[in-house]
Amino acid sequence: MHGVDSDDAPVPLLCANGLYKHLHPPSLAFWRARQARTILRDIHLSIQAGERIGLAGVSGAGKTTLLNLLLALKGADAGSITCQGRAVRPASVRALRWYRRLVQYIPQDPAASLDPRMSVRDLIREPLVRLSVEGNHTRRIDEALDRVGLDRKFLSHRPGALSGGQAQRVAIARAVALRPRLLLADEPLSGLDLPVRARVMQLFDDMSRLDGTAFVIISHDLAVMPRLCERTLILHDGAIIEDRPTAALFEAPAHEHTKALVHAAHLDHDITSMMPATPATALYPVS
Ligand SMILES: Nc1ncnc2c1ncn2[C@@H]1O[C@H](COP(=O)(O)OP(=O)(O)OP(=O)(O)O)[C@@H](O)[C@H]1O
Repeated sequence: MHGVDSDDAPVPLLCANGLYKHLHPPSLAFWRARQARTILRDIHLSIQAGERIGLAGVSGAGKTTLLNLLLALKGADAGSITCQGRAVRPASVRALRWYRRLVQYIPQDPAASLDPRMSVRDLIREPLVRLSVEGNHTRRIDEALDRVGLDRKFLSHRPGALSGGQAQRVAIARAVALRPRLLLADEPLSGLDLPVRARVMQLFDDMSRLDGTAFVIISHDLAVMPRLCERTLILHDGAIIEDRPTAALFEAPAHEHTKALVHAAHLDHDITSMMPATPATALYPVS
């Protein structure tokens, strides 16, 4: 008789195993071993296709540091990251091309991240060229623009002629054009007005449900998690202190720091109305 063994478990899209990051004060080289400060400790994280994971924590908790490790912009002092079973660590642009095609980043301040001299068309085309993506770039650019709900007339515009919401959608379109499997989004809703927020949330829903794109959404504001993420991680002092379904975390936060975050977000009311109807992973099982 055969039970469910480890061979039947879904293969994660991305896996972080026991990550540590220390901060070494440069002026104290002699005392380095004693003085190093640990800013990430024993981080374990597994992300499945189509899954939307929230990463929250107070300022200084380590969110940006973890993001930098997941983007392979910085290396961990211990532990490992694998994507589809392949090791991920900082390397040359060329050596990381395969990873950059699979894992993309939506920056916190899209308007500032877009080169003001480039047109929207060139901004969306640039990663396709840099990462040597084959195929018809014009079609990909048009599709990406449609996906984020921007009219094609914007293709000739420069960032200075865009509103904050439009710039946010161009930043998302740059990532979407690569058809990534995982998007890391840093405070994707901050600074957006309500209609644009709703459109971005709908886009993320569609991408995870229809395309199987996974998301890690970073926000200091826990209030956005029930609508965006089926699972939420709380980072505190460099450690993940909770990693649970978002509904369960809001209904019964296990940790004092989570309770404080929930309380601060004024979310101890009925959150079930804000939960997505169907978890994306239910629609996107990974074989
Ligand atoms: N280059 C650096 N020099 C000194 N300290 C640093 C550096 N990078 C990170 N730190 C420290 O590491 C800790 C984690 O910082 P990190 O930026 O990852 O937190 P965060 O959760 O992203 O905060 P925020 O929400 O304010 O962006 C903080 O205490 C921060 O002061």
